Parts: sequence; C-alpha cells; structure tokens
Amino acid sequence: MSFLKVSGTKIVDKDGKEVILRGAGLGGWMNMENFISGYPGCEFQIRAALADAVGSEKSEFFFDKFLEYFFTEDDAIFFKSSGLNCIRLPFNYRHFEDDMNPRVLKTGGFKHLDRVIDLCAKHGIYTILDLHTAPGGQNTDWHADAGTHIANFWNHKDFQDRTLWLWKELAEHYKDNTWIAGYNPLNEPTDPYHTRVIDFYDQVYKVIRAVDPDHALFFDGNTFASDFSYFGDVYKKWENSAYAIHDYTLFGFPSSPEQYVGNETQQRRLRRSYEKKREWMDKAGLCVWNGEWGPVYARKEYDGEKTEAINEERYTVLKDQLAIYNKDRLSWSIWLYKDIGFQGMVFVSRETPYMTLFKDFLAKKHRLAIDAWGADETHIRSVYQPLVDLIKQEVPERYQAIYPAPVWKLQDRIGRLSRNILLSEFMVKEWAQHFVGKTETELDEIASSFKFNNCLFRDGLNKILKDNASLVAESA
Ligand SMILES: O[C@@H]1[C@@H](O)[C@H](O[C@@H]2CO[C@@H](O[C@@H]3CO[C@@H](O)[C@H](O)[C@H]3O)[C@H](O)[C@H]2O)OC[C@H]1O
Repeated sequence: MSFLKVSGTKIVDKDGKEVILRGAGLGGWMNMENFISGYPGCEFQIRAALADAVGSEKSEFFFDKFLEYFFTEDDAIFFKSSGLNCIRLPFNYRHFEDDMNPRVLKTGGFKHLDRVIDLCAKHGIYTILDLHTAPGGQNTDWHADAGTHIANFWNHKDFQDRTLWLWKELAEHYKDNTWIAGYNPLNEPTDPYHTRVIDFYDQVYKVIRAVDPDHALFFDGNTFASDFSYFGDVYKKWENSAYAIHDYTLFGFPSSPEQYVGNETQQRRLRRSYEKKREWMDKAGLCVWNGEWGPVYARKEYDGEKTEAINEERYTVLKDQLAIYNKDRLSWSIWLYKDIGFQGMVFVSRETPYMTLFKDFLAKKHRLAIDAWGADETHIRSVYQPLVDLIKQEVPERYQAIYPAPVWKLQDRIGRLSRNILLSEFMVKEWAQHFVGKTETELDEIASSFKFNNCLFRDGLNKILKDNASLVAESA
C-alpha cells in the first residue's frame, strides 16, 4: 500500500491509476454540531454546561461513550457496502489542545481518531483529516465552535501559530499512514481580506511538508470553500495539493427560490454555480475535490404531509448534482453520514433514549429556528423584522453588506446573531438539565442511541448513492 498522490487534475495511486474518492463527512462526531446532534449553540458551550450540571467525571464519560458509539465497525461495513471509498473526518482542535494549556498535546485526542481511521482502513476506506474548528474560529459560523460571528483566527497571529503547531503534531503522528488520503488543513475559512488565508496556507504547507512529504493536501477556498479568486499563482509553490469547493445549492434547501423540477434552466444554474467555484482550478489545470455538498430533508414531525414530495424534489437535485460530478470524474464527500434526521445517510431513531429525552426540547428548537443550517424561519420572521427594518432605515445602504456578504444577506446575519448565537445561548443550560440525576448506566444508554443498530436509513439517499456507485463502476 502506498500513498495516494495528486497528479495534475487527478488523484492517482502508486501506478498512476486514477482513484476517484466518493464518500461522506463524519460531521457531528469529533466536531459536534447543533443540528446534527440536537443541542443548542456550540460544542464548547454544551460541554461546559454538562460538566456544570452533572460534574466533569460523568460529563466526560458521556462524551467518550458518544464518540465511541457514533462510529463503530458496523458503520464502516455499511459505508463500504454503499459503494463509497472515503470518509472525511472533521475534528475540533480542542480534542488535542486546551486553550488554558496551549501547545501541550492532549494525546487522548488520538484515541477515537486513530480507532476510526484504522476501522476504515480495515474495510478499505480512505480517510481525509479535516480541521473543522481552529483556535479563535476560522469562520463566522457555529461549526467553527467559537461562539461568535467574528472569525478571530484571522486577527490573532497566535491562533494561527497554534494551528501550525497542531498540524505539525498531527502530521508527525500520521505521516506513515497510507490509508489517510490527505489532510484538509482548514474547513471553510472566511478571511474578509482574502489574502491572510493564502499566507496561512503557505505556512501550513511548509510545516506539514517538513515532517510529512507524502500526504496530499486539500485546501478549501475562502468564503466557505467557494472563492479562489485571490489565489493567483500560489499553487506553483504547493506540490501534491488539491483544492476543495463546497458545492451547496439553494435548490436543496427550504430557502430555495423555486420548486426544483430539473428543467433546463435549473440544471444550467446548478452547473454554473458549481463551475464558478472551480474556475480558478480549471484555468490552472488543478485537481478539484468537492468536500461538502448535498440537500437537507423534510421531516414528518415538522413538515407533515408535504414530507415525501419535498424529499423527492431534493433527491432530484441530488441526482442532477451527481450527474454533473460524474461527467467531470470529480472526487466528492457528501455532507453527511450520520445525524438526528435532517441530512444524514443514517439517523438516530426517534424511539431511542436520546430522542425520547429530548423530544420536546427539539420541537422547541425547531419552533424557534435556532439552528441556522437549512432553517425555515418564515413563521418567526416577524419577530426579527423590526431589527432588519431598523438597520435598513438607519444604516446607509452602502454599509449594510458586511462580509461574508453577499453569501450572508442582512437577514442571514441577523438570524445568525439573534437566534443561532444569542437565543441558543439561553437554551444551553436547559439542554444540560436533561441529564441531571442520570446514572452512568443511563448515560451510557443515552449515548448508545447513536449506535449504528439504533439508527434508521435514509433509503432514498442511500439508493441514489449506491446506484451511482454501480453506474460509475460500469463506466470506469
Ligand atoms: O460543518 C458544516 C459546514 O462546513 C457547512 O458550512 C456552511 C456551508 O455553506 C455556507 O453557505 C453556503 C455558501 O455558498 C452559497 O453558494 C450556498 O448557497 C450557501 O449554502 C454556510 O454559511 C456554511 O455555514 O454547513 C453545514 C455544517 O454542518
């Protein structure tokens, strides 16, 4: 077994044979996220709140069990049987470094990461290591686990230096592992100046290469992996590197401007928005990896009778995206492998202890639209409209678009700050309170809700992925 390499526009094995990586992201695991696992706000907040509520011993026990059950050998077997060959593994820097004890490696961080990498390898699945959360927050959203919309990673050299230190440690640890297809040094940067991200990549490239000359690097574009327009000819300095877009389309979300029927105009729009993201790579003849994409799905408990029709529409979007990717022989990683029922290939059954315990709380979260991802907030829009109106009235139009505009419209910014950050913050203790008085056995049962055999399958999605795997195998 030898390392995969980037050669021109392709990923190849040791014989120069093309390998197309098709897989999914293990979001919500070593970087937990609100809509994936059902808590409010950010991971660092719920971890602190749980420790406050039940003590640090029980809290650590619960999270360790959660990490263990979230991905086991059954998951690897199912994943492989879906015709997929690569898992993107997002992780939070906090597993490896404590903010109060910087630059001291927490070796316990490797416990589950090593375990899952080895399990995947055993079943012939490559992995890509994705630093989803860096000190200070490398982007403006909840999944950077910073608790704020200011991506302070770009404002403090020390946050960047700590991340360089961490990548050196990780590269040392994994440099000989040929089942790791590569490193994805930073998920979805949002650098308002567009240049600091390139400087950082250049530094991280050097730090990793000094200890690990072999693994491929996958660099996300700026502004949530969508924009390479400032990258110029920097690629000439970086060998064995691919470039990652995240190809989400509005058509796959409740905020879609129209019903998606896959007509010619809609397909053209789908392709155009994808091509725009990869323009720079195509001009320079570089390798593209689509590190995240995929629709979200309707749920019976919230969307009622419309559920099936909505999901059929989303599957049409999914198939049309796959057709585009197949034509380009694109490597991709769909978002998401497992969650509590919004986007994952598999999801925790509503009958489990976790979902029963949080039934009412989850309904409240949905009613208040506090998770930003795929939220339909039309029913509570009037509450926030006065704030939108006030800003529109008092702030000159030319100052209303703050980066990451235009990706974030004024309405989105207000939603992120007022619901996803502020309102969520008020619900953190309430989430933790659900665990008070539970014994270790009960905590174990709650965590085991995330085990593969306690999950249901999103059959429509899995069938499309499996059929696609057979299709591409035939035409290979
Ligand atoms: O952890 C993931 C996270 O990586 C992912 O981030 C979001 C990606 O999409 C961003 O918005 C898109 C920007 O480009 C436009 O063309 C698309 O229409 C938008 O969807 C969004 O701001 C990021 O938060 O999201 C899911 C998380 O679980």
